[in-house]
Amino acid sequence: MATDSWALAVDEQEAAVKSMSNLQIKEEKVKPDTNGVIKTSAAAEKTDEEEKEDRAAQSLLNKLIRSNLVDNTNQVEVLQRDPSSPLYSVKSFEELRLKPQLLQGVYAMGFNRPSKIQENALPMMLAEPPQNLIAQSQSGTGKTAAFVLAMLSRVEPAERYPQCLCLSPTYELALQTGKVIEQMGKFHPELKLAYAVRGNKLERGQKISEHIVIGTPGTVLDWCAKLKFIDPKKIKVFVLDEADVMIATQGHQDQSIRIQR
Ligand SMILES: Nc1ncnc2c1ncn2[C@@H]1O[C@H](COP(=O)(O)OP(=O)(O)OP(=O)(O)O)[C@@H](O)[C@H]1O
Repeated sequence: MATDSWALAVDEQEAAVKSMSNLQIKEEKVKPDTNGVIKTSAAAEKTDEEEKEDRAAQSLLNKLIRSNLVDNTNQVEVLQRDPSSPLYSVKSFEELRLKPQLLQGVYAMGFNRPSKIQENALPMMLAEPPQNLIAQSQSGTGKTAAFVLAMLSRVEPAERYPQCLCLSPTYELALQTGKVIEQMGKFHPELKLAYAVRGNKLERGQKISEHIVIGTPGTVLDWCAKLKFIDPKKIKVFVLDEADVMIATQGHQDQSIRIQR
């Protein structure tokens, strides 16, 4: 089944990541630092964790730079016409048969055509019956926009419960992705978004009527398992953003897999 193969793929990736991180720790153990002190394995693990935090922070920084400092659609248009650019595209958004409100949202964001990853991934993400997909491409090539579009396309507005769930490695990245959902869905005002992040405290027993939930693994797990705000069986689209960072971060890895299952 599709779900089983996704879980199997995650298990295989985990095994690969585990063996890689073991190798790194061993290497760190015998390396003295500048003061001649040999690091213990605990100290080496901490460095490893810090590295992962750095990658999440780097991703956030890239997004902030792109959204706040770079605002030039002409540049993107030129890149999309350059066959060597990762944003190069020959297809149009019309060919993807998006809902008119979403097409309007996409154009309002200044997107004229899908990027390469969007051109390849969106038909799979929008396919019937739904398929599982693991996508990897360099930073800034339009992955976030692609999965946001897929979530917005799958939502049934009349059904007032969470239908799409997106896990982000950090609070800040969850808010950034939420901003993209809000922008792209702005012509679909009946679509609602909830943030499952620290500080967003809801009453026990309360039901969530928002269609899309975006959050960090710990809070999402609480909302699903402990507080039962979300019924995971009703989730149509599950997104694991920055999956490499998530799988490499021990706590997030366990929580993400528990949520997915
Ligand atoms: N089809 C498109 N046309 C024009 N601009 C686009 C398109 N898709 C995405 N963008 C813009 O390109 C930038 C990068 O997109 P996005 O954040 O989706 O990339 P990403 O691959 O998720 O990046 P990261 O790996 O850092 O998370 C954003 O500013 C986004 O608005």
